[in-house]
Amino acid sequence: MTDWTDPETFAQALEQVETKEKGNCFEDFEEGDVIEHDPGLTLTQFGNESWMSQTLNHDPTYWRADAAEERGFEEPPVHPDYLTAATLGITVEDLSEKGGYFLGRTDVRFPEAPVYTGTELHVESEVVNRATSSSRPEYGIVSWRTRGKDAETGDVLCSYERTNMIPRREPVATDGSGTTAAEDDENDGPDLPETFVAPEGGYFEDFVEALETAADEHAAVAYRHERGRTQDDVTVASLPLSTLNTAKQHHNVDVMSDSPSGDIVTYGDVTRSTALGHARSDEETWREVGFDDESFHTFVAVGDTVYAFTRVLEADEAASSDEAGTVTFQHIAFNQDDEPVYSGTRTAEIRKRSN
Ligand SMILES: C/C(=C\C(=O)O)C(=O)SCCNC(=O)CCNC(=O)[C@H](O)C(C)(C)COP(=O)(O)OP(=O)(O)OC[C@H]1O[C@@H](n2cnc3c(N)ncnc32)[C@H](O)[C@@H]1OP(=O)(O)O
Repeated sequence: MTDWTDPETFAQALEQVETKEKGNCFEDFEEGDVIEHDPGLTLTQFGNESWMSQTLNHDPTYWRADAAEERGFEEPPVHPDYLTAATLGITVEDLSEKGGYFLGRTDVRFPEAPVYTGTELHVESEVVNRATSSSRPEYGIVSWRTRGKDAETGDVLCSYERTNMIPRREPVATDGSGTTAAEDDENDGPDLPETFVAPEGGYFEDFVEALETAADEHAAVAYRHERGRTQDDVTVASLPLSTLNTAKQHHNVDVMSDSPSGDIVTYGDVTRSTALGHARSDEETWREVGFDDESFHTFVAVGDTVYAFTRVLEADEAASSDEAGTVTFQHIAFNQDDEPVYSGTRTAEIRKRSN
């Protein structure tokens, strides 16, 4: 009788059997398709605290009952980064488990009302665009509008539009005309101001004052944050799996050793949340309003260190509360070699000093 566990026999069997595949290819998406993602997720205190602790988001509002109460919350709420990561994590099985690259995300928005732990998240996505990649014929580019809802009330808790490169079943011929931004910009030298201003403190008034000083001096308000977070097994593999993100990029070293990165890579939402954690540690965050033009420029892997750089773009008195004003930032996450790995524009309400 054949022993199926004999290594030679088993190798032959493995080669001949069909693989029950996971995920969808580019051809499986049609514009207008709405996908209800099956995995649900209850936003737990454990999940929230694991995410925040490991990404250095240590704002007491999200940790301490008294600090939460002082902000008018019933209890420490779910952090918007964990909510965003969980909303995206649930979608991976249907949208991007086949692999490919997370190119970017925009129009990330949160409602004013806080979200509390114990809320069950239900997520759906609509295919909003499909395009040919002229630089990579083995991929197509797909964009989805995703909404994370409270399963009980149907209220939208987090929404965004995300774009990925998705493997095709059959590569297509392209004209190969794709040019990179770097090539387009080849002839333009850097156009940086001569002077950089950093705000004195982290209150709204500090950002306003820094912008006024910068305007007088033809300078920019831009600075770096001291903290860094070296990526380890927890940040690379555990955090994405805690959001049910099944992308092999984060937990299958075997498959990834044969990929362009050669290794498992950090979930984009971990990279970004870590950089934001560094930035928030130098400001008095009141509320996250949204994020736009988010891009992931290159891989982050175990052993890489994530740092953050901030530009302050605008400050506006108007906010959802008299206690805060609205500030628009550009945050750039970078690694130990000073290479940008993430960038995005963030609109956040920042506490006013006078209150
Ligand atoms: C959740 C998750 C995965 C998942 O989801 O399951 C993850 O966390 S995974 C980890 C985080 N992630 C990464 O680790 C990626 C790091 N990154 C890179 O490794 C490089 O960035 C690159 C290889 C992806 C690209 O490198 P690059 O080839 O030099 O870049 P580009 O030429 O700029 O882009 C190529 C083509 O994408 C078009 N394009 C770019 N951006 C957008 C956009 N926003 N919207 C619409 N189209 C866009 C571009 O228009 C060009 O199109 P064409 O192919 O037609 O020219």
